[in-house]
Amino acid sequence: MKIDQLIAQIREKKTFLCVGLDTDLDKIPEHLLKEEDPIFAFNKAIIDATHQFCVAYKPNIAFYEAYGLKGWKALERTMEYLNTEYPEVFTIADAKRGDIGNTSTRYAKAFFETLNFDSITIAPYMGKDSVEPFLAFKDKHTILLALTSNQGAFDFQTKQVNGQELYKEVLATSKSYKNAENLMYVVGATKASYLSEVRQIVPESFLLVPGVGAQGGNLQEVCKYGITKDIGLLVNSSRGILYASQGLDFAKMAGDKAKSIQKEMEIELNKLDV
Ligand SMILES: O=C(O)c1cc(=O)[nH]c(=O)n1[C@@H]1O[C@H](COP(=O)(O)O)[C@@H](O)[C@H]1O
Repeated sequence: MKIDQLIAQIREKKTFLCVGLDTDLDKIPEHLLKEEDPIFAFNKAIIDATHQFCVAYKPNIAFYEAYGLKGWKALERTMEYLNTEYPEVFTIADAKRGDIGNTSTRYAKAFFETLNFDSITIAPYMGKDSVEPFLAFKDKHTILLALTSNQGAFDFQTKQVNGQELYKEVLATSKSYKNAENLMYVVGATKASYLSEVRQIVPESFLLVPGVGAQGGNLQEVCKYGITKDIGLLVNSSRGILYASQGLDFAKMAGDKAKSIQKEMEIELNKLDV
């Protein structure tokens, strides 16, 4: 998907919500467990109930790999369903990959071609030749971890390197990579106050911002420091939406939760005069 299509969708639906499909068999409603493919049954119901309030879905691959072949099949079915029923939505493989070039190319094929995701999350630690194989795919997007939402982000990401914090070095250096226009970055919602400094280095790039909801990040703070004239934000919530109810009404409750976030986002978008 081209960035312009993502921006148009945000303006039309008045939302920049990404629903994280972190589907956990220990947390989904019990009645779904008798389905032949409970993970897909849950995802399908969640997607049908939330699609009008969001512009992106982000299956976290760990939740599928954890169940082996069964989990991978459910991921494939989820992607087929999204690409067939809701082709306008942006899809993110939250896989946090990155390896020597030869291997990165295989990861890129797996997620961009075989599963047909629009984007993938990548760890920048192995540097340029581990990231560029992902950037080579046209109209596909590589979302580099910059400043993550967890406490461990302070172990390395904020340490000084070349006179600036490592996450800033990641942002600045990656701009010189081949096909850098296909880059986006992860900045955690729990680190919202850092976003103004992030914007000094990458003023226009799209940022994937996880950590609202269960991790306590604040949407208004994220917008205050991170929003651009073309929005430039995809704000993710996973557990806060998926597990709003564990009863028969789980999909409706997830839809209501997504709708209430969409309403808050609409207020922020109106401030932009889009
Ligand atoms: O890359 C990510 O999406 C990610 C980066 C980060 O810094 N923090 C973070 O929580 N995530 C992911 O975002 C999702 C957050 O889930 P909830 O806390 O349940 O909303 C999980 O899939 C995490 O793996």
